Amino acid sequence: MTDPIPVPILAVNAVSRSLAGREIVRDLSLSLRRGEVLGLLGINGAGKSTTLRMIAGVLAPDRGQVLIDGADLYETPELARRGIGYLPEQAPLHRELTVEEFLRFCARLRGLKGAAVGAALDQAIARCDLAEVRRRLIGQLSKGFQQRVGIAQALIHRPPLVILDEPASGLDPVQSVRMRELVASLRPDHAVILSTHLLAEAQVCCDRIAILHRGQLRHQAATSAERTEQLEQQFLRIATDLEPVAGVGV
Ligand SMILES: Nc1ncnc2c1ncn2[C@@H]1O[C@H](COP(=O)(O)OP(=O)(O)OP(=O)(O)O)[C@@H](O)[C@H]1O
Repeated sequence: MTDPIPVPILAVNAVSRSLAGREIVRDLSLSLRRGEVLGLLGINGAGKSTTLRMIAGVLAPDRGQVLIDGADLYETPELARRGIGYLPEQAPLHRELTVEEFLRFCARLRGLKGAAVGAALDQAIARCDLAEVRRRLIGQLSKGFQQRVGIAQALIHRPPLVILDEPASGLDPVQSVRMRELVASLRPDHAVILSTHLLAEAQVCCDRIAILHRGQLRHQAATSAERTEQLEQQFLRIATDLEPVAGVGV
C-alpha cells in the first residue's frame, strides 16, 4: 500500500478580497508543504501583503477558503491560528522591552506556560542568533537584529506555517544575506511563505516562486527549474502587463 499524501500545511483555495471597492486579490489558490519555502513575488501594490494578511487570519477573504494544516482558518480560527507564525511588514515589537522580556511575553500570549516558556525562548534565541542581544532593549537594536526578533516571535510556539512579509526589507547587504540564511534554515521544521519584490532574494532562499500581479497569481516555478534570466524575463513581462512566456506557469 502506498503512503497517504500528507495534508498540505497551507492550502489557499480560490481566495478573493476587495478593499475600498476595488478587487485587490482575485481567485488566488496556493499550497505549501512542510519543508518548502515559497516566495510571493510582485511589484509594489501587487497584493502580496493583502494575500499574506488573509493567510495569517488578520483579514477575512470575501470568497474562498484558507486551510492551515487541514483546519479552516475562518471556521475554526483558534485551532488554525495555533499553526501560524506571522511577521507583518511592520514587525510588532515593543521597543521598551528587552529581547527576552518581549519573547517571554509572546510565548505566554501563545499559551505556553511554566518551563515551556523558557525552553521556547532559548530555542527561538538560538535559532535566530540573538544570544548576544538577549538582554538589550529592542529599541536600541539595529534593524537587522530587530527583524530577527520579529522572526523569533513568529517561531516562538513552533508553528508549522511561518508567514514573513518582506523580511529583508530595509536591511543592509550583510544583514540581507544573514536573513536569507535564517529563512533557509527554517526549512526542515516549517513551511514558509514570504513576500518580496526582489527576484534575486527569492531565488536564493526559496524552493518555489509565485508571481502575483494585480492580485492574480500569474506564474509559478521551482527555483531549480528556471534560470535567473528566464525568471527575470517572466517577472518583467508580467509586471509590465505582457503575457508570460508559454510553456511554464500556474
Ligand atoms: N486597507 C486598504 N484600503 C484600501 N486599499 C488598500 C488597503 N490595503 C491595501 N490597499 C491597496 O491594495 C493594493 C495592494 O496592496 P498590498 O499592500 O497588498 O500590495 P503589496 O504587493 O504588498 O505592495 P508592497 O510591495 O508595496 O508592500 C494597493 O493598491 C494598496 O493601495
